[in-house]
Amino acid sequence: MIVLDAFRTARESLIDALRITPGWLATYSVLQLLLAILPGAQVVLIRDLIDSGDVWRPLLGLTVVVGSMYPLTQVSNGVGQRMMLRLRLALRTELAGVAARLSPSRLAGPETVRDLEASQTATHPMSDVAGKPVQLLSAAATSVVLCVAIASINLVSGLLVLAALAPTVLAFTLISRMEAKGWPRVAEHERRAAYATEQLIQQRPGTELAVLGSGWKVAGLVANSRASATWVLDRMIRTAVLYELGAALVTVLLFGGALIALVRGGATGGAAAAAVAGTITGLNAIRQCGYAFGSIVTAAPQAAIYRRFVRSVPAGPRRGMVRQVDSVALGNVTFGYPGAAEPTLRDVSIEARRGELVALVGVNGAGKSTAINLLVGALSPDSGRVLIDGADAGAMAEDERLAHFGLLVQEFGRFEFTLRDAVGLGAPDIVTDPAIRDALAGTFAADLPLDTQLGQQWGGTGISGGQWQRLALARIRLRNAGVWILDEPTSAIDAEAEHEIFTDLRRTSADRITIVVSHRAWTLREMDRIYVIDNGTVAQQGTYDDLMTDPTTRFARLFATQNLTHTSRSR
Ligand SMILES: Nc1ncnc2c1ncn2[C@@H]1O[C@H](COP(=O)(O)OP(=O)(O)OP(=O)(O)O)[C@@H](O)[C@H]1O
Repeated sequence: MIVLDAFRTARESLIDALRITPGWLATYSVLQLLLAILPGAQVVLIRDLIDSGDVWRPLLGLTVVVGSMYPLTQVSNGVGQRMMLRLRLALRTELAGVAARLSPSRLAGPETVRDLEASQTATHPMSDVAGKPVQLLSAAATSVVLCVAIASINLVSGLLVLAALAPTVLAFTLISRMEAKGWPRVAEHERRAAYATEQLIQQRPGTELAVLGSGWKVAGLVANSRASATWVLDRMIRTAVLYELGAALVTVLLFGGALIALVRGGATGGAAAAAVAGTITGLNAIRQCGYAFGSIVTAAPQAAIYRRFVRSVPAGPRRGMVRQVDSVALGNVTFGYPGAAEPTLRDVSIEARRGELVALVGVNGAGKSTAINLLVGALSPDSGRVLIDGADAGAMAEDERLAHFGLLVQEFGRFEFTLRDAVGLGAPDIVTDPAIRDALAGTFAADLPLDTQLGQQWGGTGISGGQWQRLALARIRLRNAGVWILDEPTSAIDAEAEHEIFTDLRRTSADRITIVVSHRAWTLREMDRIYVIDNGTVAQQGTYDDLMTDPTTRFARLFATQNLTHTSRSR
């Protein structure tokens, strides 16, 4: 199984190298082929030099052989490195392209992030393998050529030299099998350490930790994860050293046997000297062969993760937008997160029609974001239906379904690109500058050049939390899909700007469906319908005034304080 996986990895890595860097692969193969022939030639030439009467010809040959070994090895190493680097960069670029095509439902699964990170890590061993199949063939060819050269002197010796390949290959197979189990554990500890380190160095969490003075606790978590990784690594290294040592001892015995067989076979002094020189080179070739084989076997499980992941994501960019949607609805939807004891939503029905502004309200954790994710298709209901224009959204392809929505999530992205690129992300197609300007109208960025770089870490403009949220809203404006879903769209925005935004939403709402999650009472006055989600169900629905009439209801209790504050302020 391991050997089969190794062969598959070797074949696929050769195909990758051929696709991405054919010139370097060809050069590398030629150099490796030359290097494979030289040790055998050396054996024959040494024997001739000592045993035949002709000195000059073998001496000249040996000068060429020995003289070219060093530069050929150097150049070949350089070319191998270059090939590796090219392949690594290409694989990482390919992976970014694949990540860009992941759907929200796929991203909602915890295994996706794990697979993506494992694939990213896999690019390293996969690119390391780039030249290894060639190296393996070259080392094997070296051994065969040596075997033939030595066998021409003494058959048993030649066969023993060839047999000496076996212990190393076996040891590396065992080591790789052990590493295939150990590496995922190391990678998991390393992932945790990397995550904790990011919290220390990224601006927002880093600053929060620095202000709290608690960074040392996170550093402790980093140290613990690394200590666990080191423990696994140490064990792997100890075992690997033992296997290698064992293999080396058996190899030495086999080579010793080859030399004894030579002497007992009555070889001449020249032949014996030639065979000794050959075995020294042979040992080196065998080490290389084992190393190349080991790298391929080690990379095989990781390469399999990478390829499985890459192949599991559909090809081609997503396009298209539905600008006019008449209605969307959740019909008697029940949904529970995997492993949760209780469903998060039970028998929930919500509807929004074109021209309406609809709000979802409820305490933290009530299930508002879950309802939104069910609507856009990032989650699938356990029972009930999601309807778009009366049709079952569950039957639509995910791309087709997403084309109906512009979704502003709570944790909106702070994309530190140029202003043009950051806002242009609102639509999947190429967008024009005037369209971007329109989307930015009325915001702080209305008059900024579109080339403005955002984010101080790139030498660009620093932007406040509320300003980032306005850019996120501008993306939704630019997108202008048939259904706008805004999950707390003004949570970081000042009261004055919030007022402008909601007035603008009302003014422009005629041709679309607008669904808003809001915790602010006054913004709800504008709504055509409010759904109060409580304890996983729709507890109430109606307009603001409807819901406020009975002060004992959930809604009135939720917003009574805010209402008082707002009324007293407006007086
Ligand atoms: N990925 C998840 N896996 C398991 N449980 C989840 C997941 N996401 C949310 N939950 C749980 O589902 C419940 C509803 O969460 P949801 O995010 O929908 O609430 P919300 O009403 O949007 O809250 P908030 O006002 O804080 O945004 C919560 O109890 C939460 O713990």
